[in-house]
Amino acid sequence: MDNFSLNNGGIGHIFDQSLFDNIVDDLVEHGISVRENGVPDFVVNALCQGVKALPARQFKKAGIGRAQDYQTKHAIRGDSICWIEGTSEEGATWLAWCEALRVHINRTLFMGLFSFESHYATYPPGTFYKRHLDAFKGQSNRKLSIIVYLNDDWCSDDGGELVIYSPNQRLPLSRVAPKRGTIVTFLSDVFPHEVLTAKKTRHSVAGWFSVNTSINDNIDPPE
Ligand SMILES: O=C(O)CCC(=O)C(=O)O
Ligand SMILES: [Fe+2]
Repeated sequence: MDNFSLNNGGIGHIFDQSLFDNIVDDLVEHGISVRENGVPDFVVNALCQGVKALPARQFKKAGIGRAQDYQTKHAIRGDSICWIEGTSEEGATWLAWCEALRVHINRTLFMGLFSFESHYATYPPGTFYKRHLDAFKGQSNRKLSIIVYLNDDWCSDDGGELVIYSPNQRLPLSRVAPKRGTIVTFLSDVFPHEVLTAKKTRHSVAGWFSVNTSINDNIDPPE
């Protein structure tokens, strides 16, 4: 198959298909993909510039559902987030790359991914995100989670690793340092995961591909 060429928002980059193939192969084999330098430089650079360009007031304390009060939220996750709408050139570059990945995954894995949402996340020193699932079967349309890290010179003393657990929650399957250019992709409703306490400011982008509700209803008959 040819490499993708998207002219989305005037970007006109050719996307290297081998990076997408690596992710798809990992997902088929493990349901999880962890790839260092798995994102092209022009995409990571755009995201890093995008974070720098955003005024701090655009970042809001992340919530975890409607019912919890601030204290409960803070005990679960301490990051601040800013949704990426694609209005900046940097955001548009990122969304175009994710769109090409979405199309590729649908062509190869027939996942029926329909939409994508993503945000920048900043974890100040001392913050974490306790173990959670990104989606619960039958309750959410999120199917595939994707995280890209934006941190130069991250070393083992800096903490902040992502730990992904086996579906029965007992076994840590993967421990990922949030180093610039590393991309993690996994099935949203299968793998519990957590962010360990970061010792210094940790920047990332988290995103989710979702299926369309009506398609989902048709494909998944009620149990
Ligand atoms: O930043 C990470 O490593 C994971 C973030 C996460 O799990 C989430 O935002 O749902
Ligand atoms: Fe998560």
